[in-house]
Amino acid sequence: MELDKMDENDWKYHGEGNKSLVVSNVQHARVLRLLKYSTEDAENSHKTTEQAFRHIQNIVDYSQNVMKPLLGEKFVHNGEAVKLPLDFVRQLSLKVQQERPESRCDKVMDTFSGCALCLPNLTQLSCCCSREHRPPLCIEIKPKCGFLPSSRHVTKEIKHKVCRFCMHQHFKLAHGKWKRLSRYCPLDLFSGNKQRMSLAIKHLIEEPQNNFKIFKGGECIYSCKDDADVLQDVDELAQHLRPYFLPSGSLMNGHQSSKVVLNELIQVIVSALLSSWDPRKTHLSEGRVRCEASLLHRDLLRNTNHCLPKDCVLDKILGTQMLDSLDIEGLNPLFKRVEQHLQDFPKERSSLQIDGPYSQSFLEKIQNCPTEDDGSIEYAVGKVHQYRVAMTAKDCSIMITIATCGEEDGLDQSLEIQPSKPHFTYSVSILDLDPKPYESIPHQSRLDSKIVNHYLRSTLPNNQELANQSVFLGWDREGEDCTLVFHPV
Ligand SMILES: O=P(O)(O)O[C@@H]1[C@@H](OP(=O)(O)O)[C@H](OP(=O)(O)O)[C@H](O)[C@H](OP(=O)(O)O)[C@H]1OP(=O)(O)O
Ligand SMILES: Nc1ncnc2c1ncn2[C@@H]1O[C@H](COP(=O)(O)OP(=O)(O)OP(=O)(O)O)[C@@H](O)[C@H]1O
Repeated sequence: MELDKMDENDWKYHGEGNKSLVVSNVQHARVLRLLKYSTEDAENSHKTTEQAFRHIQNIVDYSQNVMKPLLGEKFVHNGEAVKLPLDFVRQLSLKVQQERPESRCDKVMDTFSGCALCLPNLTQLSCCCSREHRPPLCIEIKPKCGFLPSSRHVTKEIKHKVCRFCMHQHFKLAHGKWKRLSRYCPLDLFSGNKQRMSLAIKHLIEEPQNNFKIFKGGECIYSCKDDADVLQDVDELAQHLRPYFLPSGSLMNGHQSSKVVLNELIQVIVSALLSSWDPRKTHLSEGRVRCEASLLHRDLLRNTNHCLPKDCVLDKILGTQMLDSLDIEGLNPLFKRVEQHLQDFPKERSSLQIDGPYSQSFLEKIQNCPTEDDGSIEYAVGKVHQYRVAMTAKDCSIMITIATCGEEDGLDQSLEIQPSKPHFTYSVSILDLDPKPYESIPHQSRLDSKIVNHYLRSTLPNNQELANQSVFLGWDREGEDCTLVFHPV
């Protein structure tokens, strides 16, 4: 990328989240991730170029020195901080504005600093071997927190029974963030049990919210529409997927073929999520695997093994999420201990690495934190750092990029779904690995109480609410059968 020859016409809108807006290059498999500011305080939150560059370099360091060792070299692409010509950034901002979903327009792209993060475009495969020239497919999943806290500091029993995602759904619905409850439960996805995982993915397809997207040839073809009233068109999705999963001469009718194609997609996703070179397994302890809000048939929960192949992407993410061993309720007093210490010894903020730098010694503070509270500031800081790293892992996304390839291509990572079906080569990556601010911990504590209290108030007197929710896409009832059933609408 020649920074002095940047032309906005070589870039197009790709997507955005709460904190950044991403544009992709039309020719090369590269993206630029630009920071966003809230429109309310855009005036005040301008950073100088040097501050913004430092901020982005911090993200790179955190990905490289902290998240990569924890999540695995092969899954993490830390990217590079770049300084772009301001004129290019301003033109780009004007160009992408009309593509942006309204729901994200409460923030504006940073057009002042000229700084961005340059990353590989993970929706495309770097080694594209497809002889049939089918564009790669990419599935993005934001899995969220995959375990129930077992910390003795938890004061509300419900937190040991219902997972944060499922409780949060009710809060989001009540506050108008989404119009329908998602039936996705992260504990099903992280269970390691193929049936439960398939159901979790079906639920993501059914109601993707901000947890599921599909790209074809780098273009987003399936995601939550901005108009939350609109149901996702799974038949249209199946049309896109048909050439990948059904032989070209297949005589199956539309309805049947949609069902087959989506089931094949789900199997590919499950295989990619569980793929590992390590034959050992990580057994999940009983307490962590069942969420009472998940509608899975009890037999399915009872009669299954709960283990993830060691070092598969889900195992790495779950292990990192579980660095939050005390829960926000147990962490809060330690956060206060750190706050008090910083008031008494403000100069120690830097040696305790409260705001970074995210170096090897930051990772060591996480890895060498004492297991028992010895009353020290080191313990408190170690736990706060661990909690922040766990938060990153609870908010990251997985990208699975797959392309078809002939058997003769002999790739080392090829997924065999069924011998008669084409082989897929795939890559799995983890993205959105930004450090979560130290200052956000009190907010986390308040949000946790609000979510739990709302859940208790709104659902417990009438637990039928979830069970009676309309099954608008007509998936089969869980537990009885894992195949998709489409009812005509
Ligand atoms: O707190 P949560 O669990 O709602 O997560 C936030 C996400 O909401 P979600 O529930 O996934 O829809 C939220 O996602 P959306 O903006 O809702 O798409 C962000 O990812 C936010 O992270 P950050 O503050 O931008 O770094 C996330 O905040 P953090 O808690 O990770 O800081
Ligand atoms: N390296 C990449 N390659 C391809 N697409 C990417 C890449 N990085 C981000 N994206 C796309 O851009 C979207 C927004 O990026 P990202 O999740 O990093 O934003 P964010 O603002 O940090 O999100 P959040 O709301 O979780 O804070 C992603 O959901 C993904 O679709």
